[in-house]
Amino acid sequence: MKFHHFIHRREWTLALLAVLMIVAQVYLDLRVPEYMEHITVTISTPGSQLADVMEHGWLMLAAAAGSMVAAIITGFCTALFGTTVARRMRAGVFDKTFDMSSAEVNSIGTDSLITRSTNDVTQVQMFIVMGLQMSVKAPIMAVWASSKIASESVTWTIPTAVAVGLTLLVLGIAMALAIPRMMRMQKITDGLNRVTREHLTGLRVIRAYLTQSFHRKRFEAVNMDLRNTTLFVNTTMAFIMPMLTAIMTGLSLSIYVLGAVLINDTPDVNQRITLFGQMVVFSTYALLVVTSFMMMTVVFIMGPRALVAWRRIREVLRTEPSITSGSVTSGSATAGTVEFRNVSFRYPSADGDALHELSFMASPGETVALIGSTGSGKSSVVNLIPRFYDVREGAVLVDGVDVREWNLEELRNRIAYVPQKNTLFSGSIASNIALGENGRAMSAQDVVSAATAASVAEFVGGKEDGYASVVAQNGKNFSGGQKQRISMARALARGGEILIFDDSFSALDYKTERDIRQALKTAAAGATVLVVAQRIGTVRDADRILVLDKGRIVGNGTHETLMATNEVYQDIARSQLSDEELAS
Ligand SMILES: Nc1ncnc2c1ncn2[C@@H]1O[C@H](COP(=O)(O)OP(=O)(O)OP(=O)(O)O)[C@@H](O)[C@H]1O
Repeated sequence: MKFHHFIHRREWTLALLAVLMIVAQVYLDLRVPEYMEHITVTISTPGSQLADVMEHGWLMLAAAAGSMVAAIITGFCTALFGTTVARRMRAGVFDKTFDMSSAEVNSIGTDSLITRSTNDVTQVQMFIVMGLQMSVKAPIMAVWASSKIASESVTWTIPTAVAVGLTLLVLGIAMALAIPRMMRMQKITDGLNRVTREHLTGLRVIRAYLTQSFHRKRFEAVNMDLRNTTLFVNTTMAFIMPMLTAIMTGLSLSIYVLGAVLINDTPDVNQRITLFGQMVVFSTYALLVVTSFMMMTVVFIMGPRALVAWRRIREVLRTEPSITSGSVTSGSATAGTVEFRNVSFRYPSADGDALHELSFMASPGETVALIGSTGSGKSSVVNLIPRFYDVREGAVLVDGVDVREWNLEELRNRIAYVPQKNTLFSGSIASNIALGENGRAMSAQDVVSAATAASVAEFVGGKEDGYASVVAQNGKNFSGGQKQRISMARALARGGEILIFDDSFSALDYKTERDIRQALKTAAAGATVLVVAQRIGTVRDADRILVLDKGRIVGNGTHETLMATNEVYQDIARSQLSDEELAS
C-alpha cells in the first residue's frame, strides 16, 4: 500500500488548485511592496495629492484582498484533501483488522492499533493540511523574493544572506535536538494508551486489591516520560521564535542603517527619494525571504513526525494476514462432520505445542464434549475449527475438507460459535441475538425461539422493553450468566451445521443449565455440537466425551465407560460428584 493510493482524482484536482492559489498568493504578496514603493515615492515628492497616493493605494488593497481570497481557497482545498485522506486511512486500518488473525493483532498490539488509527492518522492529516501548504509556498516565495532582491541592490543583499544563514543555523540546531524526541512521542503515546486502558478496564480489581499506588506509579512513569519529552521539544521550539524575531529585527535595522549611509552619500534629492523607496520595498522583500525559511521549519518539524506516523499506519496496512481464504465452497463428506487428523498446534508466541497429535471425529447429530483441567487445551481445540489459528501439523477437516482449503466465509457460515469470553455489542437484546444472520433474513420469531431455547426469554420477560432492552457497551448491564445465555441464543438463532459452546455453561445455575441442555436437543437436532466444559454435570449426557490433559486426548468415550476406565476422568468426577452421584 503506497501513500498515493489514498489520493484519488478529486484530491489531485484539489492539490492542483491549491498550488495555483499559492502561486497567485505569492505573486500578489510580492506586488504589495512594489505599490508601497510607488506610494512612498509619491508621498515624498513635493506637491503630490491624495488622489496620486490612492492610485497605487487601491491596487495595493486589491492585491492584499486577492491574496486573502487565494489563501482562503488554499486552506479549504488542503483541509478537504487532508481530512479525506485521513478518513480513507482510518477506514483502511479498520478494514485491515478484519483480515488479521489473532496472531497479527497481538504482534502489533491492540493499543498500538488504536493509536495508529487515531493519533497517527491525525499527524498525517495535520501535515497534509499545514505542511504541504508551507512546503509549496515557502520555496516559491523564497526564490521569487530573492530574485527581486538580487535585481534591486547588492549592498542590501549581504545582510539578507547573513540573516538567512543565521536562520538556517538556528533551525538546524533546534531540529537536530528536537526531532529524535518527537519521533519517540508516538511510541510513548502507545504506552500511555496501554496503561490507561488496563487501568480503566481493571478498576474494580485495582480497588478491591488496593493496588492504586502500584498502578499510579506505572502510570506516572509513562506520563512523566511523555511530559519530559514534550517539554524538551516545546522548550527547544520556544527558542526558535524569539531568535528569529531578533534576526528579522537585526535585518531591518541593517537595511535601514545601510540605507541611511547610501542616502547620506547621495547629493541629488530625487535620487535620494528613489533610494528611500527602494529601501522600503527591499526591507519588505528581505523579511519575506526570512519568513519563507521560517515556514519551512513547520515542514521540517511536522514532516518527520508525520513520516513516522505514516510508516506505522503502512505497517498495519501491509501486514500479510497469516490466515487467508481458500477456494473450496462445498464439502465432500456429510455436512457437519468435524475431523481432527493428528493435529499439533502451537501459539505464535509460545515455545512449545499447546496441542499434541490430536485425532478425533464428530458427526452430525452427535454431541461431543471436551473436558479437562484449566490450561489442558480445550479452547485451543475448538478455536482451530473456525480457523482462528492454523495447525502446526496435521489437519482439521470440516465436511471432509481441510479448513485451510475452505473459503473462509463459507466455512464460518457453517459454524455457530460461542466464545469463552462472551462478547455483547451495544444495541438491544434482539440486535445481539440476530447478529449473525448467516446469509438469510432473520425474523422476530427466530429471535424469540432461540431466546427461549437459551433461557433468555426467562429474564427478558421481566424487562419493560422486552427484546428491545438496551445492551450497554460490552454488555455491562447484564450478569455473567445472562450474557452467556444471550451469546448462546445468538448461536442458536444463526444456526449452522456445527455448534461450538466454549465453556458457555460455567456461569449458569444447575437448573438453567439443565433447561438449556434439554432445549438444545430440539434446537440443535441434526447439528454437530461441541461442548467445552469444566463440570461433569455438563458433559455426562454427551454422546462422547474427550478428556484432555496437557494438550493430549487421554480419554474418549461415554460418561459410563470413562468412569469405569479413565483415571483422569475419574479424578475430575471424584472432585465434583457426591458418593451417591458417583455410584449412580
Ligand atoms: N494466545 C495464546 N498465546 C500463547 N499461549 C496461549 C494462548 N492462549 C492459550 N495459551 C496456552 O495454551 C494452553 C491451552 O490453553 P487453552 O485456553 O486452550 O486451555 P483450556 O483448557 O481452554 O483452559 P480453560 O479451561 O482455563 O479455559 C495453555 O497452556 C495456555 O497457557
